[in-house]
Amino acid sequence: MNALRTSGLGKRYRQRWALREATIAVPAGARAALVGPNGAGKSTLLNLAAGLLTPTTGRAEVFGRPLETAAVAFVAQDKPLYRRWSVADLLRFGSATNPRWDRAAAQALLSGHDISLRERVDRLSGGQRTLLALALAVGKRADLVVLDEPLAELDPLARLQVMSVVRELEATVLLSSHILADLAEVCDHLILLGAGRVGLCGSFADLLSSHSATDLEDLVLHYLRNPEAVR
Ligand SMILES: Nc1ncnc2c1ncn2[C@@H]1O[C@H](COP(=O)(O)OP(=O)(O)OP(=O)(O)O)[C@@H](O)[C@H]1O
Repeated sequence: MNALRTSGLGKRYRQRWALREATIAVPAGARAALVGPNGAGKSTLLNLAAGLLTPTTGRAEVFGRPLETAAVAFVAQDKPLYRRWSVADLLRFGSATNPRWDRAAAQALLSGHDISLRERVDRLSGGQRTLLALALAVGKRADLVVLDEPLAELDPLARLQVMSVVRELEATVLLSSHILADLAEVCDHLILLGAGRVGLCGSFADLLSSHSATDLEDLVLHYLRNPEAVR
């Protein structure tokens, strides 16, 4: 079963395509790393997968269902949570708006990282805000968690904490980052974008063996240096 399946997915802004003909499949339970140079279309793909952008072409399905009916959580690059609210306000909002809300699971993640329910969101550190966004995804019982560069700008300890939570999530994960070493630790699948097109898509194991690459960095750098040679 595929958690995320897109076919011919594309997004155009005026005359310019940010993403073209993206056909990908992410199996249920996978942790997929989304990689590519600046401007390759990663955020566009993540926003489309989370249902936050309307595609110009094609479509995306989560567990065979249209995005509108799927349980997808999005952890945005700038984590624009309601900054003036307290953590407890956000949990209450979740339970008021979602009948499937799992308050205990969300609260367990927060208390495991010493995040007080009384704290205001704008007083949390970047790492704590990312953990809060992940707690909300857990509370939502999301089937697919989409994270746009969640590790950027985090100090080493916060990065380790976020990576360990992402590794333990029960949902399927789609995560973008430029830090290949982190992705190699957390993920088992790769989607590589170049100039708005999907260059590679598959499990690390299959891609490494079919391209005779030693590790993720070797594979990705080889592609980025010579995109035409790698398919
Ligand atoms: N709202 C928008 N209006 C116009 N062009 C846009 C818009 N959003 C993205 N683009 C363009 O689409 C292309 C892909 O952008 P996107 O943000 O998806 O890339 P990215 O791979 O996430 O980049 P980065 O690694 O720098 O975050 C870029 O050329 C960008 O300028």
